[in-house]
Amino acid sequence: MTGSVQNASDTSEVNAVRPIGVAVLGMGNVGAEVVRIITDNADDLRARVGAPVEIRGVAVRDLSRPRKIGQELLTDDPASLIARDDVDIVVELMGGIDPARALIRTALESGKSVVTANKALLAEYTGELASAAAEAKVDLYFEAAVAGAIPVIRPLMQSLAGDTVERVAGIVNGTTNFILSEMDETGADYADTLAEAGRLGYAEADPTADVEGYDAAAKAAILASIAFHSRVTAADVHREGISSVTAADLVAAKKFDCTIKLLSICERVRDVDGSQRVSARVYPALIPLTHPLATVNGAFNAVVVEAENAGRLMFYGQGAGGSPTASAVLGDMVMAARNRVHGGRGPLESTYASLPIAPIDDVFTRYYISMRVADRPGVLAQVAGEFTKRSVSIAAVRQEGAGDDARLIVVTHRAPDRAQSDCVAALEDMDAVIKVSSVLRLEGTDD
Ligand SMILES: NC(=O)c1ccc[n+]([C@@H]2O[C@H](COP(=O)([O-])OP(=O)(O)OC[C@H]3O[C@@H](n4cnc5c(N)ncnc54)[C@H](O)[C@@H]3O)[C@@H](O)[C@H]2O)c1
Ligand SMILES: N[C@@H](CCO)C(=O)O
Ligand code: NA
Repeated sequence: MTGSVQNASDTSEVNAVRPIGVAVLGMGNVGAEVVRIITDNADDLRARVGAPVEIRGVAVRDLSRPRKIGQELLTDDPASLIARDDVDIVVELMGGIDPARALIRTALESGKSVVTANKALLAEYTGELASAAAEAKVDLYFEAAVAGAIPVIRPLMQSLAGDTVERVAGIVNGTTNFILSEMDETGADYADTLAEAGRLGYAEADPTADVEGYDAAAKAAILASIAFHSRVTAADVHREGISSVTAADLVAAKKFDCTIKLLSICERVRDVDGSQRVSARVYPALIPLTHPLATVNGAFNAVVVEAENAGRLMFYGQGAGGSPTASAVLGDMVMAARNRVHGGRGPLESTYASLPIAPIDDVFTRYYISMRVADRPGVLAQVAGEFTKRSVSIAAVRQEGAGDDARLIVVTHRAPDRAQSDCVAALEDMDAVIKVSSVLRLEGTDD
């Protein structure tokens, strides 16, 4: 036989190889698809791995529910399943911190490789889990945890391992992108669009993690850790959700040739003294309609990576959903299985740079501020004065309406976020400003 991948029908050699045993924990949206693909694609997987891939068991909560897998493979005892000698790879798809954390640790410590899509867990405990994997010389893979099917973890960890990543910015939450796209397209308000997202199955029963930016922040922590070889956890990520974005904000954004997206931004901050820090932040921001992320609509995700030598790279596709996420899980599972058959290991966690976190106050941002003001001479000068005092330069001012409905919209140039938020606080205290109705950042511009 020539070549490293055998023909699926040429099984004489691989039959002699010990099968790779897989335990799947959780059979929900993603787990059910993973089980389906392993079952349907058994011949191809065997040829690609170099050994048969066999499901040893699937841990579920409710044994009585009908499932598309033999009842004999189901168990409600995940700990006993992963302890089996014939399990080589544990695929964790139950989500949440407990008991997933302990089960994954135990699996790694007993020499099993682990594949997980659990971003909430990884954003807190990658350090602990990666150490356990390194100690036991096994693999810990998690491509599905960020942007579902879209390859972003592996490109950052492997393809760009020789480059210097400056920035990773993207739309990594499908639910919120669907909501903002719908609001933009239909003019509907936030509450109605959220309800629609629930009806279509995008938003969860409790949509807090999505709409308040926790999910996007967990993904930002994972991306920033890898991109900047530093440990970044969810608590290090500045987070603002989309629940205060209004239909009027989207209409106003259009007047500036912009749209609004919930962005996860991971940036290498280069300070004037030559030192470096990491900024990881999530917030809804205006971006120009000409920016590549502006065209990412519906439940789609996209990630733009900027690296010193590679330049700008963009990754786009389905960031959520059972089969797209299962595709990424399967990719990881095949890698882990190949390593068990042929030897070798995936890359270890790399945190050698240990860059400190730059608080949001220090990060240079641009602001878009919309306010209702008294319609009388001198107000514009007074408002502008608050920006001048704090060395924040104004890029554009637009006045709309008149009388009781007089509104000012100010867009600033780049300045430390603290100076920008101090300007907003000062505007809120001004007699001439009736109400600061909207404050958003502006991203994706060069100035
Ligand atoms: N659905 C997506 O689009 C998507 C995308 C990327 C990552 N993820 C991640 O993948 C994981 C799974 O997501 P999902 O959408 O399939 O969730 P889900 O809620 O549909 O499935 C989880 C399943 O695990 C089961 N489970 C939970 N605790 C268990 C336990 N102790 N023992 C046995 N079974 C248990 C639940 O009963 C449920 O059926 C999560 O970590 C999620 O964040 C999901
Ligand atoms: N709730 C997440 C699932 C994918 O991680 C989303 O809407 O993107
Ligand atoms: Na991915």
